[in-house]
Amino acid sequence: MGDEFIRLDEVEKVFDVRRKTGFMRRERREVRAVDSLSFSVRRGEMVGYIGPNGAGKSTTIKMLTGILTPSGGRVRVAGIDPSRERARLAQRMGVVFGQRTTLWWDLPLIDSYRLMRRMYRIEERRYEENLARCVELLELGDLLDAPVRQLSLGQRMRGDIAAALLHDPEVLYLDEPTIGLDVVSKVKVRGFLRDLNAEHGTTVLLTTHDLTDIEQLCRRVMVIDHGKLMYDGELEGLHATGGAAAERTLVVDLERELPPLDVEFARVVKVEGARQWLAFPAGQSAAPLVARIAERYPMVDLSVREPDIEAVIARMYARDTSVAP
Ligand SMILES: Nc1ncnc2c1ncn2[C@@H]1O[C@H](COP(=O)(O)OP(=O)(O)OP(=O)(O)O)[C@@H](O)[C@H]1O
Repeated sequence: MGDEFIRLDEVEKVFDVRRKTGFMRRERREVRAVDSLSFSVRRGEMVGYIGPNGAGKSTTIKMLTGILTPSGGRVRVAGIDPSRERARLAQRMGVVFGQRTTLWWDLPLIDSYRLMRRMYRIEERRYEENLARCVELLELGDLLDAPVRQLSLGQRMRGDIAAALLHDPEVLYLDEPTIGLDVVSKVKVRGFLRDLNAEHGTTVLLTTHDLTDIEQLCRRVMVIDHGKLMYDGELEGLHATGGAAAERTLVVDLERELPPLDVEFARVVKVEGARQWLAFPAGQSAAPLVARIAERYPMVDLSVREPDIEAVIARMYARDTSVAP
């Protein structure tokens, strides 16, 4: 399935952190954000890169883009050392940080794109073609003349993704591209990324806290925790490794406050007024459970919550290192 495009060998990143601990006193501490990290990604792959907060995901992406220099080990993207040849690599990669925008806040969206065209020296025809494709598929037509600060989060995110793609990058790094988006925007963004990968063979590394992003986009997932690679394989395998014990949650709204519900194969984990949260095994269908509750209790509404990545990983990690009961 194509050749190796990204390669990390025994990569480390250590931050020196100084903290004020009192008057004239400072403590010096090392934070090992990335620790002996090795993996490779083939051209055209779409890989999920997940892990709990502070696991080292953003640090990895910053090393891949050349923003940060590794403290040890070797990083190569398209055979290039990112921290040494950042400008050369910039032509071949696109980056989207969900929590930050690369667009000019006060300018109309289209002006940001024109500026990018000059920055990346994109040839006119290619720029026009790429812009037209992004405008159509990301539905940006009505937004081009609006200043970025007036856009909703979902609109801005679509604008940011387009900005990252105007120069036809071979690799796209996405750091939380669906964070804070409503369901409709998430669906649009995911659909666009899926097509981009399928039609253009763009290599994608996707960091997210939303397991659905991974489920719908990536066959392969890598899990990082405490800077180390904990898992590299198919998503199903991740569920089997850490998620077998994972639970889904049924959130039930009752007509009135009641004592914790007594239902087979589920246990109440939280009660708040007339709302109760019931945990049940992730591998089990929610339908019989819902039927049983509806039969016996005055239920007015319900929703099912998937185990989030944090929970799946926490369980996996607990299993690997578990000495607890
Ligand atoms: N510039 C920095 N200086 C000092 N410590 C840092 C710096 N950047 C990151 N860290 C630390 O390195 C560790 C990894 O951080 P990183 O941002 O890579 O995690 P993450 O997996 O992206 O987390 P999140 O999901 O919260 O974004 C954390 O302990 C963080 O506090």
